Amino acid sequence: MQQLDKHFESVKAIHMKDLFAQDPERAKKFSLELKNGDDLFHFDFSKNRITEETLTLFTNLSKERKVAEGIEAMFSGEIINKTEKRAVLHTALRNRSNRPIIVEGKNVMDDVNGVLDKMKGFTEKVRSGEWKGYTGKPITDVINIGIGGSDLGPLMVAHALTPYANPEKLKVHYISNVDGTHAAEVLKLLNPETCMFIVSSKTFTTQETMTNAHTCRSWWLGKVGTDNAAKLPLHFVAVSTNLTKVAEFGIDTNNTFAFWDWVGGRFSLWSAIGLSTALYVGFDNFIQLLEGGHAMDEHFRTEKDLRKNIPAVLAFIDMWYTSFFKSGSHAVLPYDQYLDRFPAFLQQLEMESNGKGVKMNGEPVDAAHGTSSALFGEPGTNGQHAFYQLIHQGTQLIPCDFIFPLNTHNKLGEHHKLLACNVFAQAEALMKGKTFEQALAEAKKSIPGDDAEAQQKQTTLANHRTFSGNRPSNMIILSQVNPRTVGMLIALYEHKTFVEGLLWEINSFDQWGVELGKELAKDLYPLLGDKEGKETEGTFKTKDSSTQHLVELFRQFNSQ
Ligand SMILES: O=P(O)(O)OC[C@H]1O[C@H](O)[C@H](O)[C@@H](O)[C@@H]1O
Repeated sequence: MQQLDKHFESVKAIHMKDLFAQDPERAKKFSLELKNGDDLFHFDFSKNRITEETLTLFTNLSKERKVAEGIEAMFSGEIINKTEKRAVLHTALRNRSNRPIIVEGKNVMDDVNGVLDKMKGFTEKVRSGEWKGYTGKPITDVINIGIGGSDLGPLMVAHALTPYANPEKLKVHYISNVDGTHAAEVLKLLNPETCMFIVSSKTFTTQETMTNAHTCRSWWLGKVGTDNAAKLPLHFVAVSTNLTKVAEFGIDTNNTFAFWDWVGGRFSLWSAIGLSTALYVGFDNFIQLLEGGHAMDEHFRTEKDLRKNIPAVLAFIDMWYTSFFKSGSHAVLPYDQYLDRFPAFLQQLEMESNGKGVKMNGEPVDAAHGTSSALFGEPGTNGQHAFYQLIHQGTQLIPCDFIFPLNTHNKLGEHHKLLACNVFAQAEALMKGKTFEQALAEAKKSIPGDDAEAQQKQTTLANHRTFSGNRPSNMIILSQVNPRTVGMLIALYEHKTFVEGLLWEINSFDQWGVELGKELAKDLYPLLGDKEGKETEGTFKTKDSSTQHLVELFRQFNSQ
């Protein structure tokens, strides 16, 4: 870290414009490419405030932090999630080579392949119409009930792969929020004869998911009447690691799809948690998604020169800004409407994984360098007309990842060309900026005159219209948004997150930070009162005055 600190002092003032001027080969030197069949995955990281030395120092740090050993430990099923005593094996879910992976003496590939076969049979039955609802009609609407990793991943992939679906035949919906509005609005769209609910929860105890699952079950039972109650298994299936709880809920174990504790929630879209996606886009496309993830895994695991390892380089660059430039946030900006939920998915992946203040060994993290920054993003070009002002001229440094597919699924007039020129121009503008002199020349055109007053006005306007530039960005180019490239893209960010975790010496696979809020919500529930506005247990008087007041306000509006 000390060497990187020193290096930071020597490069922090260098302008990227000068780096490009000094080296005409810069783009070539700072680009990596991966080919997977016909698919191209191109990563241009030349518009970053880095030199060759930056990468060398990060590879040195990686040696010190045993990144190569960490990668091997993950792939081979070692218990690397030490606080939860679990292996981390989402890569086994997409291990298309079928190389044996032994955990506690057992090859997990047998279980993985067993569940994939079950998913295949099920998706084919539902999609072909062979699976019938309680009145004999085929399923037209699939509803995934889940939250966090049991929602964001499948939802994001379903959006991304819309061109591979046939929503006229089969639609997919997602209910996650405990806000009753979410369930109510989806239920309005459904016909009880033709809908299929998938209750997706690793633990099968998550408050939001269980509340939504019970609400949907009551809705369905209410619609079909008691005579048809026994037909519930035709309309409710489950995905979980907790098969006992699934059975308690009343879902047929034949219609339950298992996964395992070595799959972290935010890494679970590759497991049966992806069932809604597989139903929507078809099982073959789901397999292609796994193939894409596997291609990135192979690259990540086998490219031992970390300067050529795409997830490692992406991690180095992100850490460079977070830990050295102290940027508090970074943006992921997909220039493809189908990837509209990718930033939301990444928020959980990165912020839940690396938003930690304690190292693996229980000691506080190195305060001078910190850990994960906040992530946000919207699809381009919409973000340009909303928050890019701050990225271009704000006082904070916000590194950006642009994602752009060379081919579009929708060849409408000039749209794709316009999209391309916008994304390339944004990266160029952030890098180059506009000097005060350029801005002044423009200001002189719009404010004519050379007297003192005009000059003053010209200078003021020029100050407003100057762009410092030197604002970094990565450009991730895909040949097209398809199941394989989407698989590669997701796996890239998963591994980038893991490498950063290793460099920060934290456990990227637990999430204790979400627990306190859950505990306090449980405490507060009885204090919110019954119909008469009385506590059912305990007293809210022990709470701080703000919480007491909020409880009182709630009661005023919610008791009779
Ligand atoms: O799949 P579930 O057990 O229902 O968990 C759903 C989500 O809730 C938890 O609170 C975690 O923060 C997430 O990592 C998880 O994905």
